[in-house]
Amino acid sequence: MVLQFVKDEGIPLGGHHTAQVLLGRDTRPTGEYLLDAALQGINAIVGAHAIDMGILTTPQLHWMVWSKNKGTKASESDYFTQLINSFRRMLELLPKDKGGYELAKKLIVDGANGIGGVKLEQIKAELSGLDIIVRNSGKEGEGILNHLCGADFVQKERVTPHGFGPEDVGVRCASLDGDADRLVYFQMSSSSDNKVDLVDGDKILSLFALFIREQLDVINNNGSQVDKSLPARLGIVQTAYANGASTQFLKGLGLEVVFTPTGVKYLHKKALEYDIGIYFEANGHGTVVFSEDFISQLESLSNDLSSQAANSQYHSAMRLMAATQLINQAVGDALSGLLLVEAILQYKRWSFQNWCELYSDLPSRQLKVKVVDRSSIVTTDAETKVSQPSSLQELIDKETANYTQGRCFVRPSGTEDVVRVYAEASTQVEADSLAKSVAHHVERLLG
Ligand SMILES: CC(=O)N[C@H]1[C@@H](OP(=O)(O)O)O[C@H](CO)[C@@H](O)[C@@H]1O
Repeated sequence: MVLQFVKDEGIPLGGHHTAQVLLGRDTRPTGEYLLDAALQGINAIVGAHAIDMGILTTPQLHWMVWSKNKGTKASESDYFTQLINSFRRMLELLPKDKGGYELAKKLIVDGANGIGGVKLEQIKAELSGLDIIVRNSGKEGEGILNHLCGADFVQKERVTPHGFGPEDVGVRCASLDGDADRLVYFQMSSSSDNKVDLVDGDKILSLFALFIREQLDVINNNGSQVDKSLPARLGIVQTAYANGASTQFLKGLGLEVVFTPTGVKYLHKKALEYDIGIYFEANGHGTVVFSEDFISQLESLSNDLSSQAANSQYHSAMRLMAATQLINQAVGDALSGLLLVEAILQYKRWSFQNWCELYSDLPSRQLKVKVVDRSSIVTTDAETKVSQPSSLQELIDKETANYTQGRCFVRPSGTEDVVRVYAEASTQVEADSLAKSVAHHVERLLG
């Protein structure tokens, strides 16, 4: 495994090398002990030097490593400065003449009692144009990490997290997960129950894709005063868990949509193959990556156009530039993702409801099945088909054919000792029934 990693990353072996290893930890008491063990272990390796970067969100640490490797500033205050400044820049670039809906400034954020809420509290006063209230903020005694709160809870249960109630009906809300690498949005539409309208990773991806495509279209099809263009291969990367309605929506826009196996390491790698790669898992983990070549073309285009500041191409180029600064290109980051969402909603003059109604999710159901050996299931085609045991795929196909808009796949989880079953169909009853009958086949064959 180590040798493969060395090969994949092009790390030269032999000779004398030095390496800095950046370490971060979360708020749990075990963090201190684990940090100490890691420091001792790393510093025992000749040439390796461990640096404790403090209590951080996971994406902050990724950003620091990414920045160090690029030779740019990499401290926590540099991270905050970049977020705050690029968000301000996005707002300065809002079209002045659009009229219509004005996005409410109030945004309530569920911090999942983790580190994301703590960090958001630190910078919220500097985020112009937003009035952020953090709940489940991670303060001592407020609650347990991810318990009845957080992005995973809200996405799976589709109900309000702990600490939200009828007084929040109609207010735009966001939910981070404990280490702030996942983001979903939600809104309560009625005070009679705690159900929410959910915007998951697929819809965040769709919003980002629409925004980026719009800027590219302005730059490239301007019919224009200035004959400049920015050729860009834009790729959308999803997994089999992406709701079928989102894929259809994105393909309907003429976008190139590709699939990888579950896990952001696969999505991120695929996205890097494009000039602009946008990837998200439905659970809210994702980001946008831009190739170095694209960024340098964008920079030179912006410079060429800078003498014509009233030009719409110039504004679109500057917006794209600000977005490359705002989004964390190292990894999915709930804080930077949230600020990009907020800037784009303001740009489009969309309410939460407008965004939510972009398309309607197909009803879906996920089930877990305990089997003797989950590795006996082998999948292919980005985990959408079972290759072994082959009889299982035949059974899945047969069941799926009985349902309108039916889609179903099974795969062994990479993080739990279970087989996951996912089913989609035109009604919830049908999705439940498809998932249940396929789960039954899995149990019978492998249980
Ligand atoms: C269906 C689902 O949500 N799967 C999750 C889960 O992976 P599994 O391999 O399905 O256990 O954990 C991964 C790591 O957090 C996350 O990337 C992925 O999306």
